[in-house]
Amino acid sequence: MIRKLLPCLGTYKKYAILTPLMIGIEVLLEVWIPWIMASIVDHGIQGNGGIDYTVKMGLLMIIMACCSLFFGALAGKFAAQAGIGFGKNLRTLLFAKVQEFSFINVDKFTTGSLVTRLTTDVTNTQNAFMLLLRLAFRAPIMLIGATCMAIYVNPHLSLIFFAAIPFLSIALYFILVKAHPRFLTMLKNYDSMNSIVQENLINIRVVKSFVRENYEKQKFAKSAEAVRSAQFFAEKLVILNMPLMEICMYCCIIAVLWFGGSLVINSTMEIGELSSFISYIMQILISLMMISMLMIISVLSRASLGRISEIIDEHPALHDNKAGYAAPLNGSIEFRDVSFAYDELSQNLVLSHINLNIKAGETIGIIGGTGSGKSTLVQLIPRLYETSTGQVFVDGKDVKKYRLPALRDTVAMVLQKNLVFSGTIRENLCWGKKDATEAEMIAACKAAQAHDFIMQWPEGYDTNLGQNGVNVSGGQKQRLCIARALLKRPRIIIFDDSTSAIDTATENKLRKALKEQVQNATMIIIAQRISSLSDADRIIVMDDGKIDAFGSHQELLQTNKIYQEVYKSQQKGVS
Ligand SMILES: Nc1ncnc2c1ncn2[C@@H]1O[C@H](COP(=O)(O)OP(=O)(O)OP(=O)(O)O)[C@@H](O)[C@H]1O
Repeated sequence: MIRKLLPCLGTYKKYAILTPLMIGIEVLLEVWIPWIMASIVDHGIQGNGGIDYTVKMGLLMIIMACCSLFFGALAGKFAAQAGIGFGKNLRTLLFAKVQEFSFINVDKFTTGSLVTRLTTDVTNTQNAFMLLLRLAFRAPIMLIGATCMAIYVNPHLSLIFFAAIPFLSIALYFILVKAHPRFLTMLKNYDSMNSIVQENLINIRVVKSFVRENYEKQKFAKSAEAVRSAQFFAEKLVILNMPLMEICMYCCIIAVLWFGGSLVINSTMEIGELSSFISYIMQILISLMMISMLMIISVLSRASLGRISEIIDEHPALHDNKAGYAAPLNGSIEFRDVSFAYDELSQNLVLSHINLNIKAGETIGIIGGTGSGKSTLVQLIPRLYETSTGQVFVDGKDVKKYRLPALRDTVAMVLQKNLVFSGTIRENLCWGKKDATEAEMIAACKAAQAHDFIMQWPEGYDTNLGQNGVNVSGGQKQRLCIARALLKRPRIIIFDDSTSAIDTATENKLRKALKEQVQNATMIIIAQRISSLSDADRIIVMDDGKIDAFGSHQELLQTNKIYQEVYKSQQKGVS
């Protein structure tokens, strides 16, 4: 895992190398200071070193303390640079990986969980890395240095803290083993909370119109409480670490004072030696404390690391055939015995045994009840999902054999949910085709019946749409999305119920203009209204994941029961 993440250091590697170097110097100086202190007391004050010796050693001690401070500050700065840079690179890597995911991968993780992994989990890992850089080197260097010095000062007295180590190790092991699953639960609760926030913010208009603010508040409070209790459950174990360490430290100091004091009384140990020994004991115990803290942080970051590694290890459900064919040129489509299930394991077929032939340049309508599989069917053409069995062909070639970006550039889809991004209209339109000229953009907007309403705004194409296009109506958003798709000049264009918010008169104009704009392109229109399909050469009637009939409007009116019923019910509405 660590090996997988190391490349994320990138250009910040030098800081990660410099940090332990600086810490090494800082700690060596720190360990040296008590020894100088002891020599001041024993030789300068009590011995015959006199004032000269005391001043000389005192100055040396001050210089060493200043140098130690300087190297410590440098180490902190380098650790922060390495940690923050690592966090940025890790986040970028994960974001890039998520961009490769297919819908199936995103559905598997859920959007809320992906947000937590890219934010909270990366922050946990970044903080842990920063601390690791500092403590992972500081603690062992200090432990070894202080232990050596303590043994050098008095080997018998140093046995005291060796007695404390087994006790500390057992206590720490217990805390760590128990805390890990608790932190995992806490992070899962974070996922749910983030999903609630995200869903609420996206659907804030629905919440307000249904006056469900209180319900949403309660839902969030429940989720926040779940995070709190899971976090408390995990932290209450971890907080035991500090008192345990402190009890140990003070017991050791008392024992050292007790035994060391009697050694001083018996004149087998100098006072300066005893005071430096106490400093070393403190340093040893502080470094043990740092090690225990490091382990606790590693438990929390292990949970986050595991979740990050799941993203890195996830194989995109769709593979791009990089050596595949370039974009299709004609736009004929064939479905050969295609079946599809969203969940491969459940075998719950959403489409079953679909056989279909669409000629290049044809306009095809699709009609059918809700949940009959219309959207699923068309999403298989640009390979947004992979067929479970059977094959989809475009221009006579299996869609899997095309290069994915080439295929998707040729097949434009206007989705049922019309999404625009924050930014200007121009930015949104050119989002699918960066090099679009002004003339192309205006032509696409005219065809999509969007040009007139855009020009009514003072800033025209430079009008800011706000986040998720809050400044435009549903019908306007649909027309902008149609214009965005047209601008790509696709060979196949799919409208997934994307004119539902447009009035009939505008829709008629749109249909006429579309014919001219897309010319020879194959057009697939999913619609609920038969009137929206009046220009279709042939119409597919879908029922429960199967094609019930496929023919012209007239043929279906004469032969297909479902179509006749839909037609009659819609005619009644008109009359
Ligand atoms: N991402 C998904 N994961 C699991 N099941 C899904 C997913 N999307 C759709 N389904 C299921 O697949 C079935 C067909 O859905 P689909 O969206 O293709 O129908 P549709 O005919 O386009 O419906 P509508 O007219 O309401 O848009 C439905 O039963 C739906 O619950």
